[in-house]
Amino acid sequence: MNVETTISTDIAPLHFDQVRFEHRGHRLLMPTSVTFSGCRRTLIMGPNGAGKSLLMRLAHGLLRPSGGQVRWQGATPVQAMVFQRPVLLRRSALENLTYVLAIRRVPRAQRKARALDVLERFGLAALSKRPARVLSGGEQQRLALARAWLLDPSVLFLDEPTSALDPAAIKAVEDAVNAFHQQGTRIIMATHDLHQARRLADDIIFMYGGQALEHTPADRFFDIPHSPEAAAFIRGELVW
Ligand SMILES: Nc1ncnc2c1ncn2[C@@H]1O[C@H](COP(=O)(O)OP(=O)(O)OP(=O)(O)O)[C@@H](O)[C@H]1O
Repeated sequence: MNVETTISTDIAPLHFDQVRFEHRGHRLLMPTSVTFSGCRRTLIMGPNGAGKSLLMRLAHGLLRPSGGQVRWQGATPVQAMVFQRPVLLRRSALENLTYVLAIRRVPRAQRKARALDVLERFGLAALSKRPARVLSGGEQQRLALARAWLLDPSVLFLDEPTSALDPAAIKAVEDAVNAFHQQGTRIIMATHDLHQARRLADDIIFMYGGQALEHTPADRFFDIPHSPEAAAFIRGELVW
């Protein structure tokens, strides 16, 4: 991470102004207005099918809204996204990283050392020569995070990155998320894991039925949720 990112507190706010998303006549995201600002860890929660991924993909620019506006207030910052199932190149773990450095025009002579450095940071040094696609789920997710690290993002989106992982691998991903955050990266992460949200979140957006029902600081969300749906979700009674 460069120094600017390390001390940055001025990441452009991201505004959703009455953003909606429709597909074949079905309204999948109701008109939604939220703002992501500062260097916070915002966790998007809600049951299956609530619209968490849709919100993330609209925010990252992977989907175009059917109406309303997704708008960065200021220069669009460097962003990275980590998915539930990592999308990795059919190359070694090391080459997945040197490829990113080549795209970023890092001089060839520096690429291998930088990539190895980051593999080491993410506990993957011993696996550097292994084909990325034969790595375990947890290792692949750490490689995806290592690749994101090389992009030096101001904003990191993570879409249920731990849903298929065991507790040790979940902890490794959460440690990495906190490392990004400590370096000054805004975190926007979807999860339906309440325990994970309690561990990580500064604030929570609660989605249900394509609606963002709440956007509140995490402690308030868990103590006094506004909506009956969120209250039921916290009690473990709302499965979908
Ligand atoms: N690109 C798309 N085109 C059409 N429909 C979509 C698209 N993306 C999602 N959907 C639909 O929108 C609804 C919400 O999906 P979304 O993936 O956002 O839910 P989610 O809250 O992330 O759920 P899960 O926890 O199961 O991942 C679902 O009914 C899904 O089938």
